[in-house]
Amino acid sequence: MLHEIKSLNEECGIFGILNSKDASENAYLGMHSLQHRGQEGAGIISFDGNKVYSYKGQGLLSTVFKDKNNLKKLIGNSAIGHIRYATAGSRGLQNIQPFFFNDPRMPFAISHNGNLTNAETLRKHLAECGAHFQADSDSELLGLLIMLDKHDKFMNRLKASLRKLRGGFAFIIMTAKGMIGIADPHGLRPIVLGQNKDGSYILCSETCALDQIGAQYIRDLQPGEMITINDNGYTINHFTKSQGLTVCSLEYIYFARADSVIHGVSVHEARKNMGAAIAQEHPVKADVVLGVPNSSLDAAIGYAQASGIPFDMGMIKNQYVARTFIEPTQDKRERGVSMKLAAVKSVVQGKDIILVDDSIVRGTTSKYIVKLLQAAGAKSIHVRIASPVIKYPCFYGVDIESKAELIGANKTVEEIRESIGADSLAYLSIPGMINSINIDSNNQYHGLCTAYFDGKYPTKLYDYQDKYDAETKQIEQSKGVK
Ligand SMILES: O=P(O)(O)OC[C@H]1O[C@H](OP(=O)(O)OP(=O)(O)O)[C@H](O)[C@@H]1O
Ligand SMILES: NC(=O)CC[C@H](N)C(=O)O
Ligand SMILES: [Mg+2]
Repeated sequence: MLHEIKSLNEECGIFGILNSKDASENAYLGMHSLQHRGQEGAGIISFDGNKVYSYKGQGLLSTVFKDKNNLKKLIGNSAIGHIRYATAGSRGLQNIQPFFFNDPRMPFAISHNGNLTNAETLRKHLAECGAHFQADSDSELLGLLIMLDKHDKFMNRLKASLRKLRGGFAFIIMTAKGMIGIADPHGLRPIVLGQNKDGSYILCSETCALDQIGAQYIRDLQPGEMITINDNGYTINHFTKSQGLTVCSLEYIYFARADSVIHGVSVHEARKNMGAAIAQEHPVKADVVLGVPNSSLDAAIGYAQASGIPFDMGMIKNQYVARTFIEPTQDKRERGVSMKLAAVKSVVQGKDIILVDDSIVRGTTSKYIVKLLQAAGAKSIHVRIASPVIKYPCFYGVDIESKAELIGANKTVEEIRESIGADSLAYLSIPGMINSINIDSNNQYHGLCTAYFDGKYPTKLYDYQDKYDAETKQIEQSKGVK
């Protein structure tokens, strides 16, 4: 199987717009600014009050809609869209969203960001009930549950079905009556509501998509919420009780676009704060602070400002590297990174360097960059990671589902330092990260899912539990053997 060289994989962008005369055009623009959340496929479904129009394909949004006529054909005042990075099921066309369900009682379309932890169990149950699957991902399961539900009203069918789901999810659902935005009981995946000057309402993954089309932010969806929008405006309901906000911390660290604001916190400021916090926790004397373009530049600026050591552009990223799918050998991964990043010799030569990155997953990037900077004449390289050690997999929509691939789950910090060849290595502490993001929440999790770092999953793992336990046991045994 071919794998893509990125180490941290994004996790889908969703967008919906109601009562706009340029619905599909706005969906395209909004989705374009969510492209960083997934590059495997894209699709838009529109509705003109009478008929539904759909266009989907594999690859980037601009590739899928290369022929603009395909966008023009998506007529109507409402549209929903999806940008995919697979976490469940194959990458094939059948899994590209939105999904349409031709329920004679009320047809509807669905866009989903996240990952269901009980998908296998639900799929078995649905198969026994004779459901007709159109895909093999988890996202269609909600639609199939709604189709099988016997309640009279669509909203009751939806609520009853949502209560059967476990894991991380943000959904946008379009019906003939309007649009519905949904956040799981923990608010693991972000979703916001906004409004445009023409009165149209928008639901989307990140505020950068609202800014893109000139819409005003209204609110973030809170855990367990269901926002229903129709011609009379919007109403807020709950399909279940909130279990307390635990939005994904990696959204702030890496996934979201730096100009987005999630639950009142600017992603750029959070990243800068994390950089400043690690400068305080792990200071080191050096000549210059470098970031790894692009996602760690904010944190590197924060480090530089807090330490008083100047920031410089010691590396550049090739903007034209197409997403390369390569054989999953370490050697080829490293070559993949080498196509993306290059050193600026005049900044690096003869210098003691602080290299800030946002995260280490497998260690491929750090290892390559240390070599790159050494070859460019760096005197010493002190790696500072602006997040804690990633030791645990994610089951809520980020594509790291196994401890085996996480260097932090298998090695100590000193062993990682040795393997990447740095002069020193330090990570941000968990309290340092929580304080830097500083969500306004007083629950025990401080509003954040920090499971990657501390293994404190805010939900049961359901279908993933046995595999997780077996893997944990195996790693403990192999550490004991060492
Ligand atoms: O330890 P690793 O397995 O190499 O993974 C960690 C790297 O992956 C991410 O960057 P990525 O290359 O995915 O993309 P970016 O250009 O968006 O930072 C992240 O920002 C780290 O740099
Ligand atoms: N990254 C995501 O949110 C993916 C959504 C869904 N689980 C899929 O694989 O299509
Ligand atoms: Mg990176």
